[in-house]
Amino acid sequence: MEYESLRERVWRANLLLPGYKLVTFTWGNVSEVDRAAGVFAIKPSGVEYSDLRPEDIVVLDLAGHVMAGALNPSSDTETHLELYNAFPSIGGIVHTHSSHAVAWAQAGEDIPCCGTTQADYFYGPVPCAPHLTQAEIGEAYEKNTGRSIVETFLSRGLDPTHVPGVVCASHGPFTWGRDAAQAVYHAVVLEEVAKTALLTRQVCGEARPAPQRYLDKHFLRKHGPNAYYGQKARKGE
Ligand SMILES: O=C(CO)[C@@H](O)[C@@H](O)COP(=O)(O)O
Repeated sequence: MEYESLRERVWRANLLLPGYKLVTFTWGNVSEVDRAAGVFAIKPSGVEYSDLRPEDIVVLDLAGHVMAGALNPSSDTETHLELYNAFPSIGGIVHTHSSHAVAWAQAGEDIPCCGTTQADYFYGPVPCAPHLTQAEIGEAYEKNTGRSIVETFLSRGLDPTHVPGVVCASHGPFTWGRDAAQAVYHAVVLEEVAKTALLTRQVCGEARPAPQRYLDKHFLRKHGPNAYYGQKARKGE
């Protein structure tokens, strides 16, 4: 099978979504890019996860032409493509309809960084990418979803390696990472922090952001120049 190892990795990553209860029925999709080969692989549209096989995974080039796979690629393919072409640091992308993240997307609101759980992975709020103007909607909706995400990050000066996800207004979350597996990990984190931010708002009437020093301590201990989080404990400590 052409692009076998890439399609296998993407197939395995897609199967994690129902396992983590991030998707219902056929909702959602995972992709991963092989920049050296100039292609990315993505879940086919509308296929039940229980029926999905590695050979069903569709491979496209970075201009969006199908290179391998007999089925139609995900209806979100244009969004994945926009992100791969705009942000070279992105290696894998996940889209889900996980309930709490969708609630913030449908509200059209950023998910504020209320505590250390989110600060460990997101250096601030999870931004909400707004609807695009009617003039922009003229093109394919999926292309505009990707463009709205890119323009949100560029206009707000956000680094996709520091903020590995977004909620798209009236739609749902997209997350990313160095590969498909890390993008799935971030999708789990995003759904969890979406839930706890919502609960925080229910407890005290607002989902107030944590102080900046919490973000600096928690995010930079994992991602900063002197990152130390997750190191094996030194002998004798
Ligand atoms: O958001 C939607 C539909 O509202 C899609 O992302 C979701 O159904 C997944 O579609 P695909 O099966 O990947 O084409």
